[in-house]
Amino acid sequence: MSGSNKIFVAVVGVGGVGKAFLGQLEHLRARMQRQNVLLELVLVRRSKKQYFDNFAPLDISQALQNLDNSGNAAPPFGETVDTLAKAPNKVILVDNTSDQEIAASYPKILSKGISIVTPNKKAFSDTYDLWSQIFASAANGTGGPKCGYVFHESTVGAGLPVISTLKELIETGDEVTKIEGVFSGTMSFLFNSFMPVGGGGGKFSAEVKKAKELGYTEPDPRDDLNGLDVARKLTILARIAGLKVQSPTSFPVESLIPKELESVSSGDEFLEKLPQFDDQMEELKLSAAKEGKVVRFVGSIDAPSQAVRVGLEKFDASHPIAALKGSDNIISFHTKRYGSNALIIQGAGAGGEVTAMGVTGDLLKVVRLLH
Ligand SMILES: NC(=O)C1=CN([C@@H]2O[C@H](COP(=O)(O)OP(=O)(O)OC[C@H]3O[C@@H](n4cnc5c(N)ncnc54)[C@H](OP(=O)(O)O)[C@@H]3O)[C@@H](O)[C@H]2O)C=CC1
Ligand SMILES: N[C@@H](CC=O)C(=O)O
Repeated sequence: MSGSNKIFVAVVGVGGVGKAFLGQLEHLRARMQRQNVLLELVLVRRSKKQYFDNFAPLDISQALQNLDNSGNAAPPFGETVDTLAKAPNKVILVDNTSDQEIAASYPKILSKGISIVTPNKKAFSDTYDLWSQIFASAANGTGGPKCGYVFHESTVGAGLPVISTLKELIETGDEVTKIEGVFSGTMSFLFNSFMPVGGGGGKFSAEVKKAKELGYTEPDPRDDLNGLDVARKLTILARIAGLKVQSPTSFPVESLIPKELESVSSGDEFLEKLPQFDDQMEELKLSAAKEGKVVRFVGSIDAPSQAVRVGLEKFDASHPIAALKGSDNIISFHTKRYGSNALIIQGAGAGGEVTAMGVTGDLLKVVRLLH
């Protein structure tokens, strides 16, 4: 196979999503090889370690073992980017971290011709300026053909086709008037299991621990419970819809972090102390039950008024949002074309495999663009 058919893949972050991605990459690699495209994994990195052997291809099934047993102390991330920029083939960087610093370097990475696929929301929901710089440095933005491509489907709704659908609605001339729904797999799981329709349910703090064990939460679950994760997703969707949202803290976001726990120093300490506040959540459940309702954590973007909001709302038991199961997200696009029957996307909104599917799908998009 000629060198021009070879694409290098560098994977940063090998937690829940990163591990699942490596499994899917192995499958995709075999498929692409039959189409005469060779995807070579050349670098794996986690927070403290990196494995890279001067662009020698790594056996994907052994990559994690290599990283942990033979990896070196991770050099500064900028150094890794400079090394990747000297690759003899096109490089796709897969950022499976939630690292802010890595996210902030996307414009530099893209301008060096390296493509990025990522579920990391930080870059796309930080300042509007960073958002603009990213797309000004991307070949699928205004950066020109020497720049890398960037795709981030899994930053909203995990593997659900939320971002691609919104883009297609807009690019085909539809007018989006409102986007609303449940945007967090963690929040969905918590409320569906702590406050199910029909009564019952577990203790709130115990469900938070379960959501973390199931790989639904952010690395620090406080980033889910304070509403910021949902606020980041709405910031991304609002920007795609053409709203100039400055940051995920520039609109009302309801936090579920008890006041007394706002200043605890770590996610672990937070989880340890959370059971002391289960009674507050029980009260919320009881007050909704008295009205024959359940509470769910939702978000909405109203395009004409540019109003974005994130927080708790009560729903009748018969409402589709009340009837969600597990980590399901439900996202409704109200548009001129779809009229009074919104376009609705529903399904698992968190978890390693489903999130990695969005990342792998994005990788495939870049591979097709590069060829
Ligand atoms: N889990 C989910 O359902 C979803 C997750 N996402 C997003 O996917 C991303 C990954 O999530 P998830 O896999 O659950 O998180 P994990 O905490 O399981 O994994 C994070 C990985 O990133 C690595 N990492 C952290 N900082 C750095 C750094 N500076 N340099 C290199 N590696 C680093 C960690 O290293 P180490 O192994 O050393 O700790 C770990 O391997 C996040 O941005 C998240 O928001 C998006 C949609 C759904
Ligand atoms: N923590 C997030 C993961 C996906 O974005 C969630 O629970 O939705």
